[in-house]
Amino acid sequence: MLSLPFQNGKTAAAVLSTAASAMLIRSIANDLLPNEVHDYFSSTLHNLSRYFSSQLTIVIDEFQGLSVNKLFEAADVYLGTRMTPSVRKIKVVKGDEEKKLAVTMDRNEEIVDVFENVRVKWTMVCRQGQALGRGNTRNRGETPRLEVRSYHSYELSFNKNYRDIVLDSYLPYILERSRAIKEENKVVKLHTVNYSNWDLGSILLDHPMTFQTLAMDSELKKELVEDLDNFINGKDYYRRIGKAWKRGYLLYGPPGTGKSSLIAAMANHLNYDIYDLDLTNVNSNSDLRALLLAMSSKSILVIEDIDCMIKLQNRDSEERWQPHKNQVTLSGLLNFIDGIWSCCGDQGRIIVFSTNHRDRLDPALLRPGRMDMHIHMSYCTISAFKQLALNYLGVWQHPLFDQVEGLMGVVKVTPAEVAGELIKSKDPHVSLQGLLGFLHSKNEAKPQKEMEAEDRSD
Ligand SMILES: Nc1ncnc2c1ncn2[C@@H]1O[C@H](COP(=O)(O)OP(=O)(O)OP(=O)(O)O)[C@@H](O)[C@H]1O
Ligand SMILES: [Mg+2]
Repeated sequence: MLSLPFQNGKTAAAVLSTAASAMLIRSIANDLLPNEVHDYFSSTLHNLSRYFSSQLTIVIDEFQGLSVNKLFEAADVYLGTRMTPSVRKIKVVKGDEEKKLAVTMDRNEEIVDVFENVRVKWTMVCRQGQALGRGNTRNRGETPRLEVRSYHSYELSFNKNYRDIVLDSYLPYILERSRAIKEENKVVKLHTVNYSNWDLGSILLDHPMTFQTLAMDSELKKELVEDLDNFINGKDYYRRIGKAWKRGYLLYGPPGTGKSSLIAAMANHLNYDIYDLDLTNVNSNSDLRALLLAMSSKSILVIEDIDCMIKLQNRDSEERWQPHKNQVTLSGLLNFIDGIWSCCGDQGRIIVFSTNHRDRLDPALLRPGRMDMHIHMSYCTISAFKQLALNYLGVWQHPLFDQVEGLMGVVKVTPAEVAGELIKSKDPHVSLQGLLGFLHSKNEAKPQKEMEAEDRSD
């Protein structure tokens, strides 16, 4: 038995657990021993060090064959939120699809994470290896070739005893967390349809309207937000009761009362994309089916101004979507959409119809149960006015409010009109005087008929 001298008198076996010492022993053995003895010595040493090591390392490669390893992707997203001060180099990227910057660790950096009291260490490494060329696969028709290229891997090390916790709980937790992080970071898109080739074009929806700034009856707003929250959290509920996971909202009210603004607030609240469908351009079942199937999973299908789109001549054939222009009932359309959506059970779908004239709609659509919630966007109320004054002027109260409220009781004015006046000056007094002038002139211009009707009702 060979005992190698160490500074503090320990033998080689006593320091096997540290990798640095093992390397030192190997280099001394290299110099002192004949080849065979050296080989024997180093393989025994290697086995011993493996035997004594309490660590297990999981390697998570960037690619699996030609596809991206989902676990690698998830780790990338998750670790971006776990950066510690010990990390010296990070990478930052910003994609079109994300709201925030995405942070990832650079190669050879380490992050220590703790999960259910288990301490794990993540290291990002860069390797070279033979792999199928991914670049080629994008050009259809070319066969992928084996090529040498570098790729990234995460190495996840931890105490062997915790193997089950890491594999069964920690890694699934990372997959789930990364999904949630991506969801929060997703930008809302507005999709429009190019009807000539049925391409779904999309632009980022950068509409600033939120439920905080939307002026509408506060009770109704609260009820709607709760309804939306219940809906998005209701996947299991819908499954249990055997209903397709979908919800329909009918928004009605005069022009300028905030119907389109409300749709933007809904999309921003839910982080759902909007698909804006112009029914006058849809000519066949298969067109509509293709569009519905191409919609991304978390999305709102919007059909605005439905009363203008469809002439209600064909009430008999309510049960089917009729592809002949202007011969369709809305509830027939709804049935058609329901049929297609009912096979996509794990995706929450929302449909919103808007109209200026609820009274002109197909009565079948207005029956209970067809659209889940009917939302009336009304002329400006006092509470809506106060919300607008807060948005535009930053004031909750003002001496001129009483006069505004008095006039609003007798003049029908839309939130859009009020907003149009309030935006004219940042000075609350000037702005409110302007609004009062506007309300007075509107009152004076009231049509005779309307005044007579008011007199009769008094
Ligand atoms: N309830 C509201 N809260 C805040 N702003 C509003 C509201 N209603 C209207 N506005 C303002 O007026 C503008 C026009 O409103 P919007 O397009 O949402 O009305 P609409 O009901 O969809 O009208 P239309 O029936 O003509 O489509 C909005 O961009 C917004 O600035
Ligand atoms: Mg609108």
